[in-house]
Amino acid sequence: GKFGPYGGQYVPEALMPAIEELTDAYRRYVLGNEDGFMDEFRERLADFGGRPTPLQRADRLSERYDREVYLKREDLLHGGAHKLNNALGQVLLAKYMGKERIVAETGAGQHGTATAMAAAHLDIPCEIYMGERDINRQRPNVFRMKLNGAEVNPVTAGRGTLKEAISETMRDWATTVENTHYVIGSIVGPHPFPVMVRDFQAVISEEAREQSIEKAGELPTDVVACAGGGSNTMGTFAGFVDDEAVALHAVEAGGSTLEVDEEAGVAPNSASLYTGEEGVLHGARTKLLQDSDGQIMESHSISSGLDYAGVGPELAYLVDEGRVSPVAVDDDAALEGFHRLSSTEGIIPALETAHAFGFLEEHHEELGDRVVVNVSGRGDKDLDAAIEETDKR
Ligand SMILES: Cc1ncc(COP(=O)(O)O)c(/C=N/[C@H](C(=O)O)[C@@H](O)C(C)C)c1O
Repeated sequence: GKFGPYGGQYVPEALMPAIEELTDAYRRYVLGNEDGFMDEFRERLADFGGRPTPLQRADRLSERYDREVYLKREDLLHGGAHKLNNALGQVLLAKYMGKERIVAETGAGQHGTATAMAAAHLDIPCEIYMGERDINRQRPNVFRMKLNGAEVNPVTAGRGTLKEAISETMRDWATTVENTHYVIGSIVGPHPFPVMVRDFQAVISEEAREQSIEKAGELPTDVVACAGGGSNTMGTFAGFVDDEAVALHAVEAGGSTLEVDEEAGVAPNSASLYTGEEGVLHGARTKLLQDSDGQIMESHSISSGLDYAGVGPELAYLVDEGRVSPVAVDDDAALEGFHRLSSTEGIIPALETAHAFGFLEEHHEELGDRVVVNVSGRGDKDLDAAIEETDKR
């Protein structure tokens, strides 16, 4: 469970039995396909989720940037984001482990919605922890979680965002490990969560690799994905990591600026890979936004899904190794990317996804002839925020 100095299992003793049980189940069912687990996972992802998602040529953006731009359409996955790949895998695994209850955290509400959908589909009770602040800025998703039969527990501690929601969910899990599985939303947390979530999301790049060879006749020169915790990022990169010729770009939230105000303990961005320091959060050693005393700083982003002070240990490692290049795109550029994809390609992206299109606008000259961009989610959940933010500017 180590990626160089990153990863590990920095959890309280009370959680170790659950972590060991999960590591055993991961090895048997995900790596070993025991009882045909992975076959059932893939069949349900196809029939319930609607996989495979298209790799679609973006004609307007290809013209604008004078190179082939392909969109991996995870926004077309059932629920409107890549989150279902991981949520379905983990809820199915919980069933194979004989668990009777599901808990999960969410920030943007996409992961919470995907978990609620998967729990309804597989008939298992589900409770979602969500920060008060995020409940207020992602209302449509809160309604969807309840419609899918999940209970939504508001988290009022701290700033009421993702960080507190994850801590609250881990506290619940520590006392309910016997009958409960914690469906974590990204490639974060103690081993085996980061590798398991990456393995469930890797279907994105397995398909994109094949589709790129089919449509473009060869591998892409560049693969681009936004990065919050890093699950859609590593899912889009996993199948290309061994192809050294394929450049991998992780686009983080540059927020309002990259300048950090140490005094206030507030980072006006969520660029953990770009400006973070090594530290431990939510059970894993990784790169974090922290002040000089090592206190985790409050992050910021126009998008809830990227508003997280940490990042997956695997991504931190690949950045240190020089295999993944981290880029920060600020709120303004993300908002422009949101409007550009909507008006030129007829696809309204999630504000998280929009950061990847802000990157393309600013850096396309540095890229090669064939660029694959992951459209991690659709923007229905963000319409109010996008309109408000646009009116402000
Ligand atoms: C449409 C969309 N795109 C990208 C992300 C970033 O999460 P990663 O893919 O795990 O980096 C997200 C993250 N959403 C999570 C959520 O909905 O709860 C997020 O807030 C946390 C789990 C990180 C998202 O919704």
